[in-house]
Amino acid sequence: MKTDIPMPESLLEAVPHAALVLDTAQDQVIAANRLAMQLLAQDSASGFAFAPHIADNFAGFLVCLDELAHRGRVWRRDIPLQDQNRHPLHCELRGTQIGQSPHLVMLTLIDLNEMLRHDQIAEAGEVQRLGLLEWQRAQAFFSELERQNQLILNAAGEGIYGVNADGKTTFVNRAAREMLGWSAEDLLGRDIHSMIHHHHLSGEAYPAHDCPIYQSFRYEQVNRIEDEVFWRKDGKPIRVEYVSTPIYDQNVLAGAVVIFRDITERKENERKLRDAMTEVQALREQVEQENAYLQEAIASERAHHEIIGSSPAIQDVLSRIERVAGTEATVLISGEAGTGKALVASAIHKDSARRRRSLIHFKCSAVTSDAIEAELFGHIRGAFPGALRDRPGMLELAHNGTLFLDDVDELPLSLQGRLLHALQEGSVTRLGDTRAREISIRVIAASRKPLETLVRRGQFREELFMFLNVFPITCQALRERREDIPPLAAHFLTLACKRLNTKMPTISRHAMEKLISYHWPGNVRELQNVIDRSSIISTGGKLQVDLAPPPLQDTHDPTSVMTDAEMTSVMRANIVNALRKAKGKVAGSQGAADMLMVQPTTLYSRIKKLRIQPEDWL
Ligand SMILES: Nc1ncnc2c1ncn2[C@@H]1O[C@H](COP(=O)(O)OP(=O)(O)OP(=O)(O)O)[C@@H](O)[C@H]1O
Repeated sequence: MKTDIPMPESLLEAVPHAALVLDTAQDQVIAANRLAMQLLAQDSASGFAFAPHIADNFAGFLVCLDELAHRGRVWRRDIPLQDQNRHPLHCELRGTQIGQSPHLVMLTLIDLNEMLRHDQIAEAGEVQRLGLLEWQRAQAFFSELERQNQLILNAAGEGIYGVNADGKTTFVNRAAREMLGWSAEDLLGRDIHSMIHHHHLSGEAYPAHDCPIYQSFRYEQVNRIEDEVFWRKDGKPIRVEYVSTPIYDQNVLAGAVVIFRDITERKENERKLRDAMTEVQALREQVEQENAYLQEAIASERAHHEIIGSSPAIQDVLSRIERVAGTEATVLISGEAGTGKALVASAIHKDSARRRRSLIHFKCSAVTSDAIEAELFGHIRGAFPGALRDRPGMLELAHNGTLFLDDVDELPLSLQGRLLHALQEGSVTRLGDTRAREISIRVIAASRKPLETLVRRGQFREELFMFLNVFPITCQALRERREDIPPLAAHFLTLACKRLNTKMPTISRHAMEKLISYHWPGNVRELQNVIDRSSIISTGGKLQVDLAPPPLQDTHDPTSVMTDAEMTSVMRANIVNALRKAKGKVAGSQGAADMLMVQPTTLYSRIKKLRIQPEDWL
């Protein structure tokens, strides 16, 4: 049937999609463009039925035609189509009423698969276009970054450079150029790793994929490196520490900025310091060894001063030392001056677990009562006028060792409480300080006066006495253990001759008797002095005993109190002098009794009591 086509075929061809004109009453395609023929796999451009191309939902197609008749236009995607060979087509069906006839419609079949392909291509194109833009933007970003921060970048003391995501240098600041010796032209646009970071200091190659700077933008992490090298243009390495930070331009990774510092000098100083420390350590070890050696020497010197004597009193002292040394018990040694209290204290320390640390000998009588507190507790700078620097006290010095509180009876009453508190608490606070320092101290105290008596008189705090008197040891006066005099005399004579480098004289029986019968108010110390003096004056291979006490010093304190033994000694020396002047005559005119203005009988009994022999005044 010849139908009047309201649309020239050329127009149909111009439609960019598959298009055909359909007589819906006859189900006849009146005309189809080439794209429609291809899509539907039809050989001819007209005269074929359209219904076979509707794969399913024919009812839907009829509804669609109905809508078209009413509205003049329609589009649907829910009508599955197929080609001549029954291959399914995925199309959008668009219908347009043509002319006045209600049966003539133009159908446009838009291949949705092809549309999808177009979309993908379009998207890929967009991606590519955007990528190019991103790259351009990164470049612009770096330039902008550099331009905007030019002043800061060039003023910075640290070297700063930027790399883009390809590892190419985008800017280098002045400090970086100066440190590296490379110019901006040398570096810009070049692979910076291969120029300044190619090798480790050891000479080993540094592959770019290991480079923390590249990793910082590959893994988008900030990398801080403390010690690596950058290579200067002149081939010299500089040791650097650097931070490499990924940077973003509107959330897109643009590259990294590296801030580095030349630490060559610091490393050199560190090396020098390390060398110095090693040297100090070596010196310290040497000093320690020397100290150990000296300690050894002192110990062996002390060994010469070992406790001599075999009297029951000395045996008792020795056994008590042995029992108490290994404990931490506080020891109170009492005895007259020169009886060996310090020697006993030293022996206890030497045999104790604390022997490797110091025995601090603090003689309370040797320090004025004003100074004693600072001496014991130490002070901080400015604690009192004259306290120019911080100073530890004896308590601190004795930490982990032993504190020998000699002449503890001389400790001012006002200080006794504070000392006791520090010892009991095991902590000391320096004068003027608020910080308490822990101390671990073993205390050995010595007293010439019986502390019980002082406690009774209220001159010594009972609590301190109780604290000290855990393990008492008494050093007996020499006159009460005369059997110790010969071995002591021989011992001191050996020491004196060794010291004087002289031949040892013999001690005659007569000389020894003289020594034994003497009263020894100064005890062993006096015996030692007598032997020292005698060994100097002795001639002819025999010891000439000189018992004369050294003259009293002018500086002797007139207010000091003499012990009974000292009084006896002075009296004895006085009688010896009188006998010497009277050439041994006791009674009668010019006799010693006359000189002393006492009865001869009184003098005879004193001579006997004091065991004064003719040898003493001859
Ligand atoms: N048994 C002894 N064996 C060897 N030397 C002794 C003995 N006793 C005392 N000495 C020596 O006598 C001297 C005086 O002794 P030490 O200083 O120990 O007495 P002290 O009782 O502490 O005296 P002071 O109360 O005056 O301080 C020291 O040189 C000491 O070595």
